[in-house]
Amino acid sequence: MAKHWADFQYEIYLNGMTGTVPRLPTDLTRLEELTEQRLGPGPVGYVAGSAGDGSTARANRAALQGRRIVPRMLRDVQERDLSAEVLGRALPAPLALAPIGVLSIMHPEAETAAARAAAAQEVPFVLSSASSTPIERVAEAMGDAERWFQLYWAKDREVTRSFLNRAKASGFSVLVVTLDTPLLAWRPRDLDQAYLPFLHGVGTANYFSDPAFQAGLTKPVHEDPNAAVLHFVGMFADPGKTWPDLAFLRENWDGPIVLKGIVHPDDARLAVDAGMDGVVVSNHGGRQVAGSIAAADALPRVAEAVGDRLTVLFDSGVRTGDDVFKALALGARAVLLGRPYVYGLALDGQAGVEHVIRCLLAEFDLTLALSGHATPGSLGPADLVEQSV
Ligand SMILES: Cc1cc2nc3c(=O)[nH]c(=O)nc-3n(C[C@H](O)[C@H](O)[C@H](O)COP(=O)(O)O)c2cc1C
Ligand SMILES: CCCCCCC(=O)C(=O)O
Repeated sequence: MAKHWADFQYEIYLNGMTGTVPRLPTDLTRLEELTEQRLGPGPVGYVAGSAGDGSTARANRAALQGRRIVPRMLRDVQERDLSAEVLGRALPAPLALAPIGVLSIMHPEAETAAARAAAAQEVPFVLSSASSTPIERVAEAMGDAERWFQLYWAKDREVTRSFLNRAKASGFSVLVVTLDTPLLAWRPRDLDQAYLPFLHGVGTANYFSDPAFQAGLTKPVHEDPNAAVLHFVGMFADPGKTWPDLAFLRENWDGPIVLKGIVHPDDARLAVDAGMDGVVVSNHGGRQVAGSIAAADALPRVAEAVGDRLTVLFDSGVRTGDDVFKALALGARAVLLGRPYVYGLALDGQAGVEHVIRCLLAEFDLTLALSGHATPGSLGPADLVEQSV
């Protein structure tokens, strides 16, 4: 299975014989700066920005960088296999693309391009409720490739039920329920520019195309778009929800359900009690709680609390192959990649997203091999030490 990524390593090195350089950098941490130069301040601020003074996003990176790999030698890493079983699915690598809303502000082909890239690289695509492309069109673009649906759990039950039915009918197999965004956080880069695409009906495609949503409007969306936007704002999320409400989702979704935004071990235990299948240890890339615990610091505590009872996924701060290695060693089964793929999309559409996935996994494969591992399954806490950066 690792052959795919090893082929890419050869290809990219052998390009040196003809002096062909890649269209985008292979150090994915450089993509944010390039995107800043390419796109307007509104969209870039929205994607790169975080809550408060940005300290949570910085802490996410510091927590990963502060853990250092301790490589082992002479362990036969000639044949490697990156595949992982995640939530009953056999994945070629322990990676999925995180749900990211409103991708049309980054590229005109938006979610369709990102979803095609994920399908081409055999990585699950997690479609956001707040996408700029409706569920059905994204599904059409993906053939029978693995796709998961991220739910923003609306106040209106019928809208939620309708989203779940549409996602099921369109072949989305895993439900990712984001719990850390019952309200939008204090995000100074957006506030200072008065930039929020949803207020202009961008990123609302699933809502505006939904029969249950439309039933709550007095006029069709095209006749009174501002009323539709205000209806969306009023029902997008529900800060009044509590743990017993999860029963409604369990009743209305047959496949695995994963709770995204879990950083406390007790919340992970509550997820077990509620009959959930997994959690994503995530602080939303530092976009919600300013001053929050770094996601990588939360990960080992959550993993230890749930053991084998839940599948633990991870996001927030993953930028490099060694970050993937570290997240798995800290207890994650797989990672979700966020901002880097969005920058790839902004810079080169579908090809840019594919470049990002290939670089990340090629680098992960090399990190694994050079550290003495042939499979992700053999990683554990003993492969890391903590060291301040
Ligand atoms: C521009 C942007 C939009 C996002 N939209 C969503 C969303 O619609 N649903 C969701 O669950 N998470 C959303 N997230 C959070 C990501 O799923 C993920 O948790 C985060 O990007 C991880 O942090 P990182 O990108 O710094 O690695 C968004 C993140 C960004 C940067
Ligand atoms: C009012 C709609 C907010 C959508 C939030 C999308 C997201 O998760 C993020 O920006 O982060």
